[in-house]
Amino acid sequence: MQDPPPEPARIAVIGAGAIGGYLAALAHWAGLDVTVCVRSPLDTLTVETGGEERTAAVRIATAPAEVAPVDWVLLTTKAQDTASAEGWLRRLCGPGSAVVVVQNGVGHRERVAPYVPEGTEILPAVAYIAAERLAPGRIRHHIASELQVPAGPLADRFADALAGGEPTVRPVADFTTAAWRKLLTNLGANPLTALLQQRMGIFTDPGMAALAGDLLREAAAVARAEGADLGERDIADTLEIYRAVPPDGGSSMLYDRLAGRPLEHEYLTGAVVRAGERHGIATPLNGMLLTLLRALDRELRG
Ligand SMILES: NC(=O)C1=CN([C@@H]2O[C@H](COP(=O)(O)OP(=O)(O)OC[C@H]3O[C@@H](n4cnc5c(N)ncnc54)[C@H](OP(=O)(O)O)[C@@H]3O)[C@@H](O)[C@H]2O)C=CC1
Ligand SMILES: CC(C)(CO)C(=O)C(=O)O
Repeated sequence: MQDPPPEPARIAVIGAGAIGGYLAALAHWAGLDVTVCVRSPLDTLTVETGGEERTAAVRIATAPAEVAPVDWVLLTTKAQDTASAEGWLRRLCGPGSAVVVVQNGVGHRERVAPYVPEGTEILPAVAYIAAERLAPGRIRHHIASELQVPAGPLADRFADALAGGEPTVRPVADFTTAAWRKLLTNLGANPLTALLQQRMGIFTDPGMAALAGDLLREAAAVARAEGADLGERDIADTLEIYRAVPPDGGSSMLYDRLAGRPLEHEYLTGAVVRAGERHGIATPLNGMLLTLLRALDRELRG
């Protein structure tokens, strides 16, 4: 007699926004047992990718009491909403559960550890994915589909669980460098698009690209002091990424501004300015943007 087929991995995605909605849909299409845990009600999840629109019939949970432990929890809220996800995290994590923190910025483990049961494995992840929430449950995927995670057995298990399809899970030996390198992509794009309320096409202006380069050069000096191995090559590569995002693509911070939601600036530009202060490295350009973003955020919070 043949063995019964293995049960699909159970995965819960906290936050059905641009990244969570996209990843939940991909996991569902790859055959995993997917629950999305939402703060605002949602009827369906539809993802537009590669010119094709598909609906993913995922299970939707609206309160922690509705869920039980799963194999994988993907935390895809904005970094400032991490604490608010504690109720979900404590219900979803049992023995053998692992939490994958898919957020921009650095310090993923430290940010999430206070809110999960002791001993829960945490896998930080940075996403090379450009996605936009058009409306609740409606996601447009613009370009790219890769998660970078620290190499090790947990990374391998996660890659296996996602069944080798999209997103690509890339284990990296030096995650400190990977996280700061990804942060570079946010330090020009997110503040400038949000403050200007314009899309990524702004970086075709040589002056704007030069300003972004100067912002990133300041940040790379801070990143090196934090142990990341970043240099001029990474700045050039980041500016190349800006040009590769379709001009009608934006940034997660721009989408927040357009929707009147609070901004993630303290975990992006703010993280650079604070680390610069710790190391005695001046960050005047990032500091100026931080002041502007704080003023904007205050207005958005009403
Ligand atoms: N968008 C992009 O292209 C990229 C984003 N990132 C990063 O990924 C992370 C997620 O960003 P993104 O998907 O754009 O953000 P979104 O704002 O689109 O999605 C975040 C979702 O989290 C939900 N949420 C917040 N708190 C809770 C909670 N306590 N319980 C349940 N759901 C909650 C929000 O709910 P509500 O609907 O109520 O707002 C929202 O749906 C960020 O760190 C971002 O910087 C990384 C790469 C690219
Ligand atoms: C790199 C970029 C700008 C891609 O969407 C991003 O990470 C974000 O929107 O936060």
